[in-house]
Amino acid sequence: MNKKTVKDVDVKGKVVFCRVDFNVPMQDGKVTDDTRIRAALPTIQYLIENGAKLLLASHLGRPKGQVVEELRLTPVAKRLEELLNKPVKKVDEAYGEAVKAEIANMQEGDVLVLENVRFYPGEEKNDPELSKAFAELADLYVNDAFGAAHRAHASTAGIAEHLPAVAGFLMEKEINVLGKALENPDRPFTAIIGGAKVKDKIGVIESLLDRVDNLIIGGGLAYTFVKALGHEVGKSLLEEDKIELAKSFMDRAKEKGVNFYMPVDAVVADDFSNDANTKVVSIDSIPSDWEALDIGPKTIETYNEVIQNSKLVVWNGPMGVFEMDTFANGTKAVAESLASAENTYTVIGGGDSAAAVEKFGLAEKMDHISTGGGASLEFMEGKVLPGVKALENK
Ligand SMILES: Nc1ncnc2c1ncn2[C@@H]1O[C@H](COP(=O)(O)OP(=O)(O)OP(=O)(O)O)[C@@H](O)[C@H]1O
Ligand SMILES: O=C(O)[C@H](O)COP(=O)(O)O
Repeated sequence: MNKKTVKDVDVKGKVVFCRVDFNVPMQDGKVTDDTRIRAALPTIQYLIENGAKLLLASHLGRPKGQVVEELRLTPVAKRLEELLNKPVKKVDEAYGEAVKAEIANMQEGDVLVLENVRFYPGEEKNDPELSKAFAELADLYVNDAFGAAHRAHASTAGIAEHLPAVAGFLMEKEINVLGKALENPDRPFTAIIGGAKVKDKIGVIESLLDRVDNLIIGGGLAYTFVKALGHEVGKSLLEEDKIELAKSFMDRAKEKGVNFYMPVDAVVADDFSNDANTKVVSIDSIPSDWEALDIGPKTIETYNEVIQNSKLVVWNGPMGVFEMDTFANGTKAVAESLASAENTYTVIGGGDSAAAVEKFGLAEKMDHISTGGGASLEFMEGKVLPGVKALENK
């Protein structure tokens, strides 16, 4: 990564405005998955140990510029306090006099969690006034919020215009791992793309076609490709307006010598329900009033072989409706295959695939699970992320 990090600057005695992505799932006022908080700990601990006065800023949910009581960062600060095993203060504002008064009382190594930055309308508009108000609090800006780096907001981009701006360790690691996959991958390099819609994955498929040796397609989006091959897909997910595009992707794969894998069989159901009647059918025999909700056993076998023979695999999007146990087999099999592949570096591209890997208890076995859903997807599309662009070059 060609960006400066916290190691390139002196942080001792400095007030540091550190943007993190603490957008974590919560239920009844408690954090239910602290992965993103734990992922930011190396940067937080480094700043504490090196004598910074640390302000932590994050968004939580999508409050749309208003105060939403359930989206305060108070429970997150509490969880952080437990993880750090040291007192963490929380203020109910993200800038202004009340925050400045708290900062005036801070000692080196103290941590202050600011309020949800999306309570202010200026955040998502990247309002220069709000950026300045954030910057006024601090001497240095650190961005460790890879998960929000695809957003050009006041606390992820604008603020960097007013302060020295460097990356945290999580940001550095994400960019290094995903960047290596794009620029200098170990081969054979395989990408597995699943999820619901072709529409959401056009950019990433286009970018990957130039880079991978094997492209594996699964999930709901696969059935638009199945249709493009001339097969009927029954009630499966289908984007009529993307059939031609799917065809062109398959043609381009052939031209570029990319091995293109799609399901050869599927688990079909007579209802979108865990209790539906199901059967396994060959991909050219999906009954007209059934829908394909998972990949079938022959497909799993092939995908497993490709994974085992790869040096690098990047995975984004589930193979089926994994939230329902009846249709979780394909996604679970891919996760297990990745977990057991010994000479394969495995990268999970955030979002639902990361949730699936967690659900199956296989997270520890993966080499890198990105903390960014949308961010990792945009990064793999080859886009420059505004939150990264805003940081100082080395
Ligand atoms: N065959 C299928 N039919 C219908 N829905 C499917 C099928 N396969 C997967 N899905 C659904 O796709 C959804 C995930 O796709 P989506 O594109 O939203 O997420 P993703 O690719 O993991 O990206 P992110 O979570 O980062 O936005 C899951 O909810 C899953 O149930
Ligand atoms: O959960 C995420 O992907 C990030 O925190 C970004 O959230 P957003 O999609 O609401 O900007």
